[in-house]
Amino acid sequence: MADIKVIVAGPRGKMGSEALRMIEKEPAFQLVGCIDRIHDGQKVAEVEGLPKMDALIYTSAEKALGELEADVLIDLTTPEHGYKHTKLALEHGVRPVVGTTGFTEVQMEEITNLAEKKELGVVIAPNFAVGAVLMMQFSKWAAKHFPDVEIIEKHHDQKLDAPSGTAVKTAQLIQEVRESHKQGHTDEKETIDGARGADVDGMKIHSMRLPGLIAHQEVVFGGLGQTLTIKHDSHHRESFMSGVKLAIEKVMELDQLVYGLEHLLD
Ligand SMILES: NC(=O)C1=CN([C@@H]2O[C@H](COP(=O)(O)OP(=O)(O)OC[C@H]3O[C@@H](n4cnc5c(N)ncnc54)[C@H](OP(=O)(O)O)[C@@H]3O)[C@@H](O)[C@H]2O)C=CC1
Ligand SMILES: O=C(O)C1=N[C@H](C(=O)O)C[C@H](O)C1
Repeated sequence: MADIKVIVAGPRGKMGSEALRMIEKEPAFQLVGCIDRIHDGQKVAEVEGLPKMDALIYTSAEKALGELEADVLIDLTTPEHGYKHTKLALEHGVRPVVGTTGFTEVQMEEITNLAEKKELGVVIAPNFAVGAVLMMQFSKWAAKHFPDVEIIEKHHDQKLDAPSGTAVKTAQLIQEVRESHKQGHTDEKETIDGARGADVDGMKIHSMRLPGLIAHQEVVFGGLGQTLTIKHDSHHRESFMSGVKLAIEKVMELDQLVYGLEHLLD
């Protein structure tokens, strides 16, 4: 199989730098360029802390996508820039693999329509860790039997979006099997705003941000005389890389948007 030519947006980031290390080790992938906010025209190898790779850095996403011959753009930046990069990539015939979280429903719909128009694959995966994907699937199953559920997600304190993309996706999967209903006491009142968390159809999401954390989620179900907790922890960002690798391979076979890694796993 010919090499898959990859551009990484966000190469100095916690996830982007981990993705570069994965690409460096993977013989079927070739890094052809990076999109960053700084270091225009420098080689990746010249940036402290990044792997010794020759690909050039561009600060203009338009220029990178216009000049480079690429198959896939991996975006690991911010919600605002990830959305712009994803649309630009599709306009240039490059398939996006998006780990960036925090897109709005309207943005998701726009990207879905653009991918369909261009007949190009896009993978948007709020969580690339296989364990987290299983946690979400198990939660959907459990919600059929335990409709009262609260999601507690815990992340490092540099995270921009809340709730996490994983918590949003978990709630969406649960919504598919759970009748919308208010949880807790009917007369419940918050004496401090936000005490009961965010509300999705009566289901609550609580977001914790602390130094020392990486990415963790508990989905707690309550029933008569029992609770069930489904929990996943990413202790290192290596946990996401087998999913990123799978998404790069599979996006080449797709001609539309896929939202969630579960659609790519056997
Ligand atoms: N799907 C998944 O499995 C996972 C998804 N994520 C998501 O991935 C995203 C990145 O997370 P993380 O690596 O922790 O964040 P970081 O803040 O560590 O990295 C983001 C990087 O993007 C860079 N950046 C910002 N704007 C631009 C731009 N316009 N062009 C190019 N690069 C830009 C930042 O540069 P600078 O620092 O100079 O601003 C930074 O280096 C988040 O949305 C997060 O939620 C995270 C983990 C797993
Ligand atoms: O920002 C992070 O770190 C993570 N973001 C993703 C999310 O929002 O769910 C995935 C993982 O939880 C790590």
